[in-house]
Amino acid sequence: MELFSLSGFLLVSSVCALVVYFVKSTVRRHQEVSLPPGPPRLPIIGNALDFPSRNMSKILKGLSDKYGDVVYLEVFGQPMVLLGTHDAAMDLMEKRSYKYSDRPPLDHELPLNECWGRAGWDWAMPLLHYGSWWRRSRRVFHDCFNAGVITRYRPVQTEAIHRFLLRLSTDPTAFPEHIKHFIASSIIRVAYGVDIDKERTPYLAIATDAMAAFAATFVPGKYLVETLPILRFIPGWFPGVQFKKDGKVRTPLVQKLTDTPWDACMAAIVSRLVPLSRRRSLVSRGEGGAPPSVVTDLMERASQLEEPTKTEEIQIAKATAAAAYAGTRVVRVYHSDMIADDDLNHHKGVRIRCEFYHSDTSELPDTPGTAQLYSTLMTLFFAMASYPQVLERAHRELDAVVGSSRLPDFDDAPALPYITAIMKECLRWRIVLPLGLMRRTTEDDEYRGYYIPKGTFIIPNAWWVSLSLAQLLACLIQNVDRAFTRDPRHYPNPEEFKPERYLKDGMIDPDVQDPNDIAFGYGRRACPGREFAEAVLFAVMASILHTFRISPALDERGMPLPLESKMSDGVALSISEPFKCTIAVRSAEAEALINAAN
Ligand code: HEM
Repeated sequence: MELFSLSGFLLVSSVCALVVYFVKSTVRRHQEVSLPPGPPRLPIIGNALDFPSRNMSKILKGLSDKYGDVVYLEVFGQPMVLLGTHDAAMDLMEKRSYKYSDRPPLDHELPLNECWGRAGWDWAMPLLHYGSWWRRSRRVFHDCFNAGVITRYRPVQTEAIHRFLLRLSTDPTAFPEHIKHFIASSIIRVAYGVDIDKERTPYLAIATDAMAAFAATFVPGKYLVETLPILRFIPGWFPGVQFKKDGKVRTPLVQKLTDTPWDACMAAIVSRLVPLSRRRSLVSRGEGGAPPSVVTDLMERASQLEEPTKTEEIQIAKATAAAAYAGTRVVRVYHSDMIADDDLNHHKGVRIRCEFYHSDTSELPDTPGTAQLYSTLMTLFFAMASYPQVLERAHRELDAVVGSSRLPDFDDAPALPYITAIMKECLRWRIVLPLGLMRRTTEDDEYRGYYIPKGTFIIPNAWWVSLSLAQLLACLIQNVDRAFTRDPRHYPNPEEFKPERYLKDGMIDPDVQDPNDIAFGYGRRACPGREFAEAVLFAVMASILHTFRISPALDERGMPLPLESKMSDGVALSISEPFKCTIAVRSAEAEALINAAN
């Protein structure tokens, strides 16, 4: 009996131990793989109601404040993770870039996509999947826009800067249009070798149409088919199948964007009947021919390849030039909702919503490839009018280094750290893409004990709202970066425009976190146009500051008007509303320099 009760006791205790072990390990496993915290989800639609279609980065910032720097959301079954700090973005998008570098899928990968509106954009690098085609495209883009190569574009960019200064001195009130024209003309010249100031081309209008089509298509949740893919099977003639009708009209607009300047460039190459290599040497000797452009360089390279690589490389070349021409704009509207309802346009019978940076009466078409550069330059004008002491210090540095006998140049960068600091501060103070560009994970992952499933969309939110005292204390206690560009430990008084924060002993201080590392994105998908953008921003900013005074506009009694910059409320942030400021050439010498350069 005793033997029985002992063995029974042992048996029961072993079973109990096993049960406890099983329960404990299940709970631990559950804890280990639990999803990050986030707002409660409703059946089927999940967090669709928490996911804003306007003021996106501001509202998502509210979620990060409430749930922490890794927030889980699910919209119609699609997992999404919102990253609220630079630390988290670095940990995942930079250090684990190999699994965080995909982009959300395009519709054309799904069945029956004959005429769905997103078709036509499959060439655009910002939208490509993380795979071999993207890798090849990225390599080609890098070959055309890396720090070593971009110096070749400097002569045409310098010319564009000088023309911009002349326009600004002649008609300073139209400064937003001059900025747009400057950026578009220099990028089109770099990409295709076409001078839009001298040749009449439809390129700007084509890009405007294509971008309007893009903006109208890539609005999250606009078409029910996105959430109910089964609708793809409904024939186009069926009432209410708007996405197919829209797609039929928009796809040719997008094709024009890639084909028209490319075809013209090809025709020019053929008509000149001069081998590309010969033409380049003629140009370098100043004996005529087209200036070097991305297209001529890539065609020359492709001409030395064998099929089928040759055809593929030409395809990539075409996409690369178009990405420079329109890519930055694509980046901007990809998950943008900044299309105001009153900006409605009718295009070829289809109602499409156009995106404009400001609601002025400009006759200039909205230009391609300009979004981030445009916004950053608008920030410069706003900051200079608001912070006269910064402008004065910039003038002092430029007078000491460049002097009154010449205009600044790209090569002056190392000797002008304060101007470089102004550029960094513009990129930080009004970050242009606060939500970066959405990524998608390619593998299951675990981060800080949370499970992040494969296929999750990753959204970094570098929104620039300042921290409350309580939030700041929480950051200090947890030792995490908060709000990326607004972290007071890296950027004391973050709301202040203070370029000197980047300087130490008259040089750029390497110990201050570089805001450009945030503004241009993370890891393998970080902006490949960064060096190009930084160089051109420096050169144009130095030239503006060297030759102009910028101050608040005056009222009729000659009193300074309060400066107000209305920010667009979408994903991509810019000082989109026009603001008034007084822009005047600094001196007779500056005027003479501008005139002499043109
Ligand atoms: C102030 C200027 C600019 C800023 C702040 C900026 C910022 C960005 C950001 C945040 C991304 C997304 C990176 C990510 O996924 O983490 C991006 C991607 C990209 N940018 Fe820029 N950009 C600028 C100018 C340019 C210019 C001038 C070009 C072209 C010459 C360019 C071409 C691209 C391309 C092609 C991508 C997609 C890269 C990929 O998906 O692999 N950007 N940019």
